[in-house]
Amino acid sequence: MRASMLRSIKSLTTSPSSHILRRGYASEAVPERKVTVLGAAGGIGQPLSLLMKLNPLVSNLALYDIANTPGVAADVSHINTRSEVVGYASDAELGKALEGADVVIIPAGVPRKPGMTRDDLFNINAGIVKGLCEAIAKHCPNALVNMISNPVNSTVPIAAEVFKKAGTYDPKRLFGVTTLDVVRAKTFYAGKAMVPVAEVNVPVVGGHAGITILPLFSQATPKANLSDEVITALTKRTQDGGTEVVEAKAGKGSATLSMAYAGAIFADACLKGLNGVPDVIECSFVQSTVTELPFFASRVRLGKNGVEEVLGLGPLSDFEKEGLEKLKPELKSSIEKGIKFAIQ
Ligand SMILES: NC(=O)c1ccc[n+]([C@@H]2O[C@H](COP(=O)([O-])OP(=O)(O)OC[C@H]3O[C@@H](n4cnc5c(N)ncnc54)[C@H](O)[C@@H]3O)[C@@H](O)[C@H]2O)c1
Ligand SMILES: O=C(O)C[C@H](O)C(=O)O
Repeated sequence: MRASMLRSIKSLTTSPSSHILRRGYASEAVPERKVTVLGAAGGIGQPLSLLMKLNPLVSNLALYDIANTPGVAADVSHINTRSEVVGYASDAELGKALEGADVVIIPAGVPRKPGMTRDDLFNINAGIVKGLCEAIAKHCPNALVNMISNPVNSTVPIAAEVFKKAGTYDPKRLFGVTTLDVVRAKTFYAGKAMVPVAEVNVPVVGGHAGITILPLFSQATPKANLSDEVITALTKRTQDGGTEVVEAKAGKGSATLSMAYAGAIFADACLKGLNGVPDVIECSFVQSTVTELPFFASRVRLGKNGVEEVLGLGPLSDFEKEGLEKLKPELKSSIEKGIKFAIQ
């Protein structure tokens, strides 16, 4: 979580007059915002719900899952921060969970086990995401949708097709969450460049699977003089970051805690954009004309309507240019697979 967010949370929760601050904060400075988490009782959903409960920009937190929601909602609801928490536990309650949502975060679906690719999750997760997006189109068509469920390279195109079919599609409001790739790239780069990790910025573009994840270390700041070998190794580690966690968890799932952190960063950026904070920029997998592919992750400026501007790639090294051309066939085929599934 960023320092400013932590500072706000600290002042809301530890000051002796925190109730006064909280009331003033809610009514004077910050608009009401409802955030809904779909899959809230899962490995990502639980810590993500915790982090959203700690976010002072949230006034209403709706936690939906098909299993174990009441316990998670009761637990999170006892935390003395601004938002009201309500749990929704069954299909029949999904509409209520979504009604009035400004931001919907979707970590619902199965995670990988060792030996699997993200695409191996398609058969189960495509159907889950389709159903949830149909409900979003019906109950909160104007919400910003943060898609975490894998394979993101396909689930985002699925969501777009569902929204098109319902007549609610607005490309400015649909985001594939690729923030974890950026979080990893920053951490790994700081370790090699010997710079303070909090100061590091690295754009990560393309998609969210294997070689489609393309970190642009040539644009990393603070600048460092890293050899080609180190850049190649850093790129590979970022691309394989998810697999590194899947293997370490040895059958017990994939990244949950670092993903919850990344999801909270991205949702916070969406809320700031909605609230009119200027110059909010994050990488995300969105509808794009940056390349010939219809969806592509790059830096995006967030605003009151979601995507305000999809930023270009900037100057690439020869190594990155090569990586960009290599990723296109795989990314194209994952996008097409999602579209085909949704329109059948
Ligand atoms: N975008 C990323 O960077 C990223 C990072 C990590 C994981 N993921 C993906 O996130 C997804 C979730 O991972 P996890 O570790 O939290 O899995 P998990 O199995 O721990 O949790 C998934 C939750 O989704 C719920 N669920 C299933 N179907 C549902 C439905 N129809 N409606 C509501 N909830 C439903 C389950 O009950 C469960 O609680 C996986 O697809 C994983 O691959 C993405
Ligand atoms: O690797 C996975 O399957 C989960 C996620 O996409 C990740 O990058 O950690």
